[in-house]
Amino acid sequence: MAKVLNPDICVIGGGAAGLSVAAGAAAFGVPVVLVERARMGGDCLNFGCVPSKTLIAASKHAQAIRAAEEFGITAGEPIVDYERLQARVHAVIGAIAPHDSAERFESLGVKVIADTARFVDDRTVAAGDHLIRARRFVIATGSSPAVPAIPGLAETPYLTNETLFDLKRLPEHLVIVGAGPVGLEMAQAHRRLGARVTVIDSGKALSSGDPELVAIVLDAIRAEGTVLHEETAIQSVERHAGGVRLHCKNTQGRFFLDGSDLLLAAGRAPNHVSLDLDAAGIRHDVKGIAIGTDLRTSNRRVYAIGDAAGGLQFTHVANYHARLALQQILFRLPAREDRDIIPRVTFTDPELAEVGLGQADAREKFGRVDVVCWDFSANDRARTDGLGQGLIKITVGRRGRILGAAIAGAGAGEMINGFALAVANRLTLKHFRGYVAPYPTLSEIGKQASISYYAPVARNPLVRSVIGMLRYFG
Ligand SMILES: Cc1cc2nc3c(=O)[nH]c(=O)nc-3n(C[C@H](O)[C@H](O)[C@H](O)COP(=O)(O)OP(=O)(O)OC[C@H]3O[C@@H](n4cnc5c(N)ncnc54)[C@H](O)[C@@H]3O)c2cc1C
Ligand SMILES: NC(=O)c1ccc[n+]([C@@H]2O[C@H](COP(=O)([O-])OP(=O)(O)OC[C@H]3O[C@@H](n4cnc5c(N)ncnc54)[C@H](O)[C@@H]3O)[C@@H](O)[C@H]2O)c1
Repeated sequence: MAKVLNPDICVIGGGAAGLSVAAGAAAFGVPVVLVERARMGGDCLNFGCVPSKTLIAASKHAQAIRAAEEFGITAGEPIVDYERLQARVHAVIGAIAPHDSAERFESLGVKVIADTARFVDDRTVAAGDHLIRARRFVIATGSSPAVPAIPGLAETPYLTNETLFDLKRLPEHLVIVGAGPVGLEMAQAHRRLGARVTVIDSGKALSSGDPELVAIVLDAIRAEGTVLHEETAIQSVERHAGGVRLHCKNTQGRFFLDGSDLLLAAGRAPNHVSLDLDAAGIRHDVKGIAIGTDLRTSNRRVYAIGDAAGGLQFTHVANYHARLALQQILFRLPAREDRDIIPRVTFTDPELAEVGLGQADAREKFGRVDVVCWDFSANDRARTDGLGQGLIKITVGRRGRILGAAIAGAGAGEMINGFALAVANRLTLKHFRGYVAPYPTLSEIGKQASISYYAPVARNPLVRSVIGMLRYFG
């Protein structure tokens, strides 16, 4: 006989999105049930942000040893112990895991069920031997690595982000399908750790980014030895000599590529097949669940958030969605997703960070806009630290309003915070010009760009004559 539970909220999925909803609801003393079929913490903790950023951190150490020569320090080629490095990746995951664990959530007052959830009708979910009849449901089931329809792939061994961090040896030649954030972050990290790396993309690398800034990132990645084939179709894949062979085609003709290991980084597919959405009257198709800007599905009791919502796929988006859902569920206040305020960062070196509107989108929406640029080479901290190439571009609307910013360069992911705050709060370049930035920091780049926007004022004859007149007063 099934156990029937009647919480206010049933959350499906214990990743960043689901955990944020459950913790938020529990903090207000609202009864909440969380169903998670695999590992608490979801992708970000177990197979995404945390392991990838830990691996990137290790690869930066290796690169710093090589780059030490420039600073007058001779160190030689680093020796990488890949097994120890992966052990550290898992130790970092292990150190964060208690924060996301079932035990911690139970202690917060959340009922956690370790099973697969599926809808049985428009207001009931079944999970193991439980039936959950909640007033509201939140689908936070995340996404999985997309597997492209490449002939031969099903018979060829491949890695995804779910298996990459279990490798015990550094790939000799890692071939990566997809030059998005996952593909390029992992390409650069493995190259720096000593692997040969080739990346193939059917389109352009980091295609949603500003092309001028993307070029800065790609030049740096290529200069370190990663081979990148853009606009190249993979016609088939096969096992070959203990590794893989890819048959490719681009404008230069056909060629094949041999690698020791193949990594798929070709985008994400939302996880909603196991949910039996039809039973709950929730509209969906292969691309995902249909939702409005309020994150509600066609069944008004049910929200879809995080990667499962099918929009921008970041952990901070999962947390933002959780807040929007809770605002509606707990306080009955309207909430709308605003994608313009969401920062997007790719943690390559140099990093690529963007928020708000680029020039073309801003022109379409607001008519006349200005773009203010500032090069990293004009920043003292970039010079002292030998931080190479970088550029900031700020999209500016009427009266200096900051509509968006894009940065390629060291520390871009940290620097974009100030611009995310500016875009979300409709701040202007005057705010950036007016605050005092500590010297020498990379963040001064944003301030320097803002000052340059107002520089023509100094040449304005009217302003000059006012200054001249004021001289007469002593
Ligand atoms: C390699 C990689 C690196 C990344 N790096 C970053 C980064 O640096 N910064 C960033 O912001 N984002 C990053 N991301 C994206 C980020 O990981 C995701 O956007 C985020 O994890 C989404 O959280 P979520 O809660 O929506 O989904 P998930 O974390 O996928 O959680 C969904 C959970 O639902 C469970 N589930 C699914 N179906 C059911 C069911 N029927 N019943 C019960 N449980 C179910 C799953 O087991 C899973 O645990 C990265 C992604 C990858 C792949
Ligand atoms: N730093 C971060 O915050 C971070 C890091 C990693 C991932 N993520 C998130 O995870 C999501 C997934 O990232 P991703 O890089 O896997 O996906 P993506 O969709 O951004 O990029 C996938 C790339 O694969 C290419 N591709 C698809 N099919 C192909 C094929 N058959 N052959 C060759 N190329 C093919 C596409 O053209 C595209 O360039 C992103 O939306 C991103 O937001 C974020």
